[in-house]
Amino acid sequence: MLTLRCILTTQVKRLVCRPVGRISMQHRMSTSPHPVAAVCQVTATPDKEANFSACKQLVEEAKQGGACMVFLPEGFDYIGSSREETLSLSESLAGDTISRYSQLARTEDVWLSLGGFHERGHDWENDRRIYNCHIIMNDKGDIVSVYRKSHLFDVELPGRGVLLKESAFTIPGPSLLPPVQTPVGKVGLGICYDLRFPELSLALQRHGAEILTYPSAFTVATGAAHWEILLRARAIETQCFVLAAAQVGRHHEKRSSYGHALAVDPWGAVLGDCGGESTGVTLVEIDLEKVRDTRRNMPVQQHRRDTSFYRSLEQS
Ligand SMILES: O=C(O)CNC(=O)[C@H](CS)NC(=O)CCC(=O)C(=O)O
Repeated sequence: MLTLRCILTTQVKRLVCRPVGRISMQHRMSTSPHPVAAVCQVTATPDKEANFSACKQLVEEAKQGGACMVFLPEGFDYIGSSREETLSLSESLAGDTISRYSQLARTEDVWLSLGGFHERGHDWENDRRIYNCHIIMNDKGDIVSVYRKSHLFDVELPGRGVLLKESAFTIPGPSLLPPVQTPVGKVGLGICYDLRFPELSLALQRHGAEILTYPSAFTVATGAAHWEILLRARAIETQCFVLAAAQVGRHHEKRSSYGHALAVDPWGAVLGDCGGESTGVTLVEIDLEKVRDTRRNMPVQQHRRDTSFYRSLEQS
């Protein structure tokens, strides 16, 4: 079931050595080895214990492959089979699930991106609502940032098997968060459906993001049509790396996910893809020189006009 992709150092090096813009071979060869990020793909079910074991195994394998930061997808804790189950399995950040991940981060000495944790909301006792939150944890097991998903997936696509109403159980997050300094670079936080809103990625880029992250559980229909295109577009527009851990396969009788956990470089090239079949992890070197070179060679952020320019149609 479990496959580990791109684990060989030579393979990682080969991926990194794809030509990016005008970076010369000579320049690339003179740089020192770069930190490695692990982008994971899992099939969560309503069984929290089994999900934790599967994720733990991926984190351990990623560490053995040289990763210093591991990215898990939305719903890494569980994917419920009904609204009621999704709500009743939720916990607070002080609960068992996050403590176990904190211990795992410490033991394995890695940073974690824990996307799409089902967190009980501030007024849980009264309203039984949760946040869909993305936690960044350091290698000491401390929580360094908690972003709460701001765009909720309320979508029905007749004939395509998609009917989800996230707002029926989730509170939209109140704000974006400043990108977080991690061992792989400055990480900007999004979650899944947030990927469709370029305003969010541009705001994170303007505030210093070098890497954008979209832990996801994309539906099969929307994934096949949009997933890779959107991720590559966000990478190209912002000239950031984009790391998107993903859910894959059948979670329960009513729900499946598209997979293809992806790592994209600032030129839009796909560095790693976990495929659409099975769980696993893709390891990629993060060479931040690629961010600097891409932005220097094509300074789109400097060419961007001020906000009032893009509003000029509103006044006419
Ligand atoms: O439900 C949970 O437990 C975890 N949350 C999710 O899976 C969320 C909300 S239903 N899924 C998406 O945002 C899919 C987006 C998507 O597929 C698209 O934008 O096309």
